[in-house]
Amino acid sequence: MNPVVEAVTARIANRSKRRRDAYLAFIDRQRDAGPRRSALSCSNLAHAFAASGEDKQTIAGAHAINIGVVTAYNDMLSAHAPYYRYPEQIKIFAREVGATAQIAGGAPAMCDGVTQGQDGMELSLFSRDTIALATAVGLSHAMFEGALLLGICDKIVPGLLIGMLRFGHLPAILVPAGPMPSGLPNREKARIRQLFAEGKIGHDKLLEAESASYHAPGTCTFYGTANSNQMMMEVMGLHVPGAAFVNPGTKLRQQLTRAAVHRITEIGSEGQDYRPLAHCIDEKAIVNAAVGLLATGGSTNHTIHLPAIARAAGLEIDWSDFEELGTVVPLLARIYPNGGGDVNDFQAAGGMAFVIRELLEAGLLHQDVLTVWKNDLGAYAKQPALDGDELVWRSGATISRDESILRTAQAPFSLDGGIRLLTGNLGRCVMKTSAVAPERWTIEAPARIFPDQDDVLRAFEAGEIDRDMVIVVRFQGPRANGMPELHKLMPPLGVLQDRGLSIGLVTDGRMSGASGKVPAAIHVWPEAHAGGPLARLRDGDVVRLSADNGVVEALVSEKDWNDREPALPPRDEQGLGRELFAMMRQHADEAEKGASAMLALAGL
Ligand SMILES: O=C(O)[C@H](O)[C@@H](O)[C@H](O)[C@H](O)COP(=O)(O)O
Ligand code: SF4
Repeated sequence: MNPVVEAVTARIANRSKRRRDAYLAFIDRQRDAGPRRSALSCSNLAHAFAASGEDKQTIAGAHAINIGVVTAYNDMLSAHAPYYRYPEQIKIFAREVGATAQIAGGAPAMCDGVTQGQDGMELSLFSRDTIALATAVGLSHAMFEGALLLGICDKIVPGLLIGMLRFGHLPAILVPAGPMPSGLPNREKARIRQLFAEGKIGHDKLLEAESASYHAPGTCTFYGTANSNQMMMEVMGLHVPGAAFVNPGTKLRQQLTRAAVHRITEIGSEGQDYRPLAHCIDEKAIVNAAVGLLATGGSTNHTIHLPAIARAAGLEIDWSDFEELGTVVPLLARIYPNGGGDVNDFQAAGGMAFVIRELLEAGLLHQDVLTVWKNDLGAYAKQPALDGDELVWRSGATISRDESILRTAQAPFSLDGGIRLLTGNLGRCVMKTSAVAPERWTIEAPARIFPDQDDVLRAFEAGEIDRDMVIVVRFQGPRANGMPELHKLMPPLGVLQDRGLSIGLVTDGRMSGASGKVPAAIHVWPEAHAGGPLARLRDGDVVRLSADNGVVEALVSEKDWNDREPALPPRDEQGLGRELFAMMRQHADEAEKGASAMLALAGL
């Protein structure tokens, strides 16, 4: 085992000991004496199975596991559209092994692609905690001895896990649906976007390209937060092995779903192989998730979500842990925006089986984690396939089938992972380096301050930012406006960068997992709205952001700095339901802890 991975794991375990012990004691109490189906009254039970038809007797008899399904189905998200028929399939697969399944509840799912650049994006981060709350509402019926979680996209998997961890005495398996087939290549999409940003093509041509890229049911094929979720579920052992990137509507996909249904019936507290989620997600699984993120150039959003997931399990991970792991975890995968290929190309090149085998052999992943499958993480270094109708697992590719996408730990794309911690007089933040050319890892230029991304786009169109510059977009933190992604800035800032300008971005907001090539210091905290230093910054201040040296600073004298009055926050926006989320804004804690009012007020 790599000594740095060991040390970070031990540090997390030590830092978390009091909280983790309290969590595990809570879980034992829930298992031994918590609410359960057998403690429900006759009327509770009658209500619970009134509509269960052929399953009524089995549920009433309580001799077999009743599986609670929490589904985030909607057909707004291409990624979640395939879940439409999953409930009926899951019930059938459950009956095959004498069990039953009920839809415990639904969870909302926002498509960040639909809200990107729109006001609705201000609800995106808080939708994660809303999903956690919805998960708890569904499972609070106390009718279930195990759970299947149907969710794929950005905030949905983190939200489902956070909610499920509060029922961590139960086993749970994440059930993905897979990526859409590849359409217009992502780089061609990005090129056409930049042409539109430069006014060289019209709206019709742009819409044609976008529709050719996002064209079918299934997860979008760039390596953003949704596909980073799938990667994390594999390295945490929370999927049926290899389920992450098998396309929807295939026989293999259906057999993987069937395997998840059958498996959940085997790992409950009544079975011989009890694998409660609380024991699956320990410090080793959390470190595995961070290692997987660094090794694949995953979404920066997980520097916010993974701390929140960890907290729900009594664990504390911070950005210094990511930073230190990053010094020994090599970059093994280049998937758009970090490279040219997409997740379908990644899967064809060897996929997660290849990555996990490489990282296990390099001693960078903990193999001895309690997975939801039949043994340890070694099972996830194999790729699922069909032998006739039977699901089998074959050893993954021993060499990459495409070295432009996948490389070995001995000959990686870069020796360290793609996420850096930056600190300085502007606060603490992260920068994703895997999609940024190394010569652009340090930017030092005069700042131009904006209160939101639309003003940046207007300044770009007016030709006001056509020079070396650090764009600062502040009052974008969780307490300001829900910490939206500012991904719409990528095409114009990419145009300026391609003109040879030195361009950087500093914000207390987020970027999309699909954001790429412009150096961006993001998630800055303390945020401007909470009196953070960004509020003191002025147009023209020289700002330095450097992934090389790990700094984000304003080159302003301490006296000048301290003499300044902080800028006032823009007013709270109403509409699109944003006013309903005031409670989350008012109590959200910092990005490095997960930006969660729900967890903060729960004392987690
Ligand atoms: O974190 C993410 O991965 C993003 O939120 C992603 O889910 C979102 O959909 C992007 O906006 C897609 O990229 P485009 O907006 O470039 O299509
Ligand atoms: S990956 Fe992003 S854009 Fe695609 S369906 Fe999921 S949330 Fe929407």
